[in-house]
Amino acid sequence: MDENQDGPLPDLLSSKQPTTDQSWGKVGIKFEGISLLVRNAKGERKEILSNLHGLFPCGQLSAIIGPSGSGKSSLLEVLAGLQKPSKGCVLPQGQKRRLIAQECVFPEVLTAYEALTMAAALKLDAPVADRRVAVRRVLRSLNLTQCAATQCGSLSGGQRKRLSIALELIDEPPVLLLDEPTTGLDYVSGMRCVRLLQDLSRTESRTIVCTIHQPSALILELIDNIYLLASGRCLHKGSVDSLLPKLGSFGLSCPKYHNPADFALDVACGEHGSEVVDLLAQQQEIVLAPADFPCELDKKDKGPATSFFTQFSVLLRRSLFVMVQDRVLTVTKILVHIVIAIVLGVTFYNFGHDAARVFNNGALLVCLQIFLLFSNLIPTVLTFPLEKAVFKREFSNCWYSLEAFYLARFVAYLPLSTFNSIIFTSIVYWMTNQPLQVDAFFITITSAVLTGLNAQSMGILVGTVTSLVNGLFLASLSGIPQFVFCGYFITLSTTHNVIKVIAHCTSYTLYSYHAMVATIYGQDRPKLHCDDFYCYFRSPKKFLDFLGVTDEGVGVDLAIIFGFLLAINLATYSVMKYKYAHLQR
Ligand SMILES: Nc1ncnc2c1ncn2[C@@H]1O[C@H](COP(=O)(O)OP(=O)(O)OP(=O)(O)O)[C@@H](O)[C@H]1O
Repeated sequence: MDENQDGPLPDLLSSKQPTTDQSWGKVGIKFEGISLLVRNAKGERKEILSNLHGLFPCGQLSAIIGPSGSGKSSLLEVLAGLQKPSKGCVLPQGQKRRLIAQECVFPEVLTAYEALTMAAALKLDAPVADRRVAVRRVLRSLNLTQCAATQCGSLSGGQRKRLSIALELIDEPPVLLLDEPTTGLDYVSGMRCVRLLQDLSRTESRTIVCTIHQPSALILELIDNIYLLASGRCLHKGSVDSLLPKLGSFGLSCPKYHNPADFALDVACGEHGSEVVDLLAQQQEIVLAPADFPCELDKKDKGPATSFFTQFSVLLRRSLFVMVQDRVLTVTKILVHIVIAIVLGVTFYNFGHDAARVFNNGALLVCLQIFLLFSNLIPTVLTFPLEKAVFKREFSNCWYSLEAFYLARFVAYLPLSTFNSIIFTSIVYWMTNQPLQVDAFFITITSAVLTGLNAQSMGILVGTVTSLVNGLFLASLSGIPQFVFCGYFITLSTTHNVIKVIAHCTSYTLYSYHAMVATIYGQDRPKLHCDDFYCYFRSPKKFLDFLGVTDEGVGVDLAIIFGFLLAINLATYSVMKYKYAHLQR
């Protein structure tokens, strides 16, 4: 496409290095007539970007500047394809554009080298040797070689910024969009970061666009083009050198020794009058006739570069690796299961075969359910927000599909949860002297494992729909029906039908508890040992009758708990699919 022949945009950014047809074809980003409408909390429509046009040439560093709330991040998100503009389009379509958000989130226990190696495996459909070369190249070009062996959680602010750029550079996207790359950095680190961006744009003819809140005079010298925004309208676009002459032509002269960027921001804030802001904005607005406006909304880029299987296996390896590296959390989880099992074992020692302790033994099985519920639910609610933040960054930049992430996450956490449930239940089972029959033991363990997996899945659902604080509250609430309706406190056969329906539809512990009680006290178990003069529940069948449980439907109970597991995971996957649809490209 020849930009010079493109009539509707006479005021394209002038460039220090002229943009050739060839380079525009390769990279460069152009947008026409971009408007963005949002609805506020009251449902009122508000235009936050208004009829914006521009072009950021390749091989140059461009900055979007403007006062807080002027629409810089929103424009960047539109350019990245994460927000669909209400009007207008971004060209060329289907182009790989990567957005680096302000916040740098990584799996904290991975080293910079490991994070890059995993990124390379996910993003490059290439042999291992080539991927290693790519990793070394970005480590060198972003000056990260010294800290390659440092865990992400221990990197400095500047190193984290550079790592987040390196992670996106590994598959060499032609356009890199950065939201406030200097925020949180000291003056020198901020300068280094912008100089690095300038180098990257120069050496590999890449289009680099960043938002910068308040560039210092020295940072401004490193920038080629400025796009000045005020309340969603463009006041100036062009080379940095053209900024002051442009403002001067409107009678606005920058005081001597004043940073031009600060002066431009003063103007954009309306410090020199709102009329001049309107005049500047009107001059930038180009009214396009429909015939001049043939482009469709930006098409999605091609999606992840690697196959589903590669994405799944790399993500699985990464999750398992993170789990192994995060020894404190993993070992603590295992130890907590063992310690609590021993405490329960000591407290309910030998109750399993004692006819006088049948009620207490029933309560033990409730404790078992509730412990497995919360030991799986709460850690997931606490740890999932970081996983979610990493997922959002990587998913929005087309590293992998939601399906690959979801499946890998589920499979990765399966062994630890299963192991913990088995070890916990086995200790309790043995110490409390439950029947030594293979099928009773096997069914109790299976129910326990399924309860744990259901709780963990519920934790992801809660973590997906809400924040950490609300999630903890919601997770505790979600535990209430599991506790109340587990079948020990209320005999459901004698309750109102509505309660019955609610209990059966919400409580997987009801089925898990049923399966455990039925297998422990059913199957024609002989009379229990009784030390007292009289034990009402000497015959185990009596206890089952009392609870309204039969020992015939154990298989159905297990199948229903499994059904719950599928349903919760399907619901979580659907919520994620809907919630993150706008991030998918
Ligand atoms: N979903 C939304 N609903 C309502 N208003 C919104 C929504 N998203 C953004 N806005 C508003 O749009 C304006 C532009 O927001 P944006 O985050 O793009 O500004 P910004 O220039 O990046 O600000 P800052 O420099 O402070 O980060 C702000 O006034 C913001 O409140």
